Amino acid sequence: MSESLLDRVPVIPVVVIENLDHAVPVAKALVAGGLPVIELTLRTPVALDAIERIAAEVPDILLGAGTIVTPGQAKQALDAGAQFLVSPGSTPTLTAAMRDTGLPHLPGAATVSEVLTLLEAGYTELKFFPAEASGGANFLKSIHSPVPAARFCPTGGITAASASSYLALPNVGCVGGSWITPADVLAREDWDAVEAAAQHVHENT
Ligand SMILES: O=C(O)C(=O)C[C@H](O)[C@H](O)COP(=O)(O)O
Repeated sequence: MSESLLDRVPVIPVVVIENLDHAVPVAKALVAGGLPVIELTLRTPVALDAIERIAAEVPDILLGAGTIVTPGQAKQALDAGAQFLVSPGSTPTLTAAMRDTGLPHLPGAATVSEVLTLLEAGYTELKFFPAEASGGANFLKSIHSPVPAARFCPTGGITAASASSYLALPNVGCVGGSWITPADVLAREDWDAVEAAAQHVHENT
């Protein structure tokens, strides 16, 4: 995949799957809504199996694994079929493990020093997490002049209403968020609502 991860879609849906049977319907609803990308978080026991199922049954979706917090998870996500990786923060061993997979990946940063450390390691595309709690759009606006080389996918606390203020910034390529697939919507298996939320993003960003 040569194209930048930040420039494919304006919003990356961040999805927490509790019930393995929800994985494929959620992925299909996102594709049907015109948002063919998913970041499946490795936060639940079924997450790797969910990635495997989506890889096998929804080939049209760009399939990522999120919440990569240990080096071993990078390889596990690769083996399950993930096509990109996202971590909420970064350590040298974590970024090395993600790089070893050969997959595109977004390492997380929340401070200027973390951003500079990742730039030194060769990264120019980063996740900014937790975005709202770490200063939000104002933080990104403030660091653009001193550190113009870094571009971001802010994630954490972003909503349908606040996404546009991030997307208007020159150093933001896309945002991530779970608002398209909230826990209550998944729990009641309302795939039409997921499709409608994806379509809303597709048509309004
Ligand atoms: O699990 C990860 O990989 C994370 O780094 C955190 C998630 O990206 C955010 O928790 C999503 O943020 P919300 O849209 O506020 O739910």
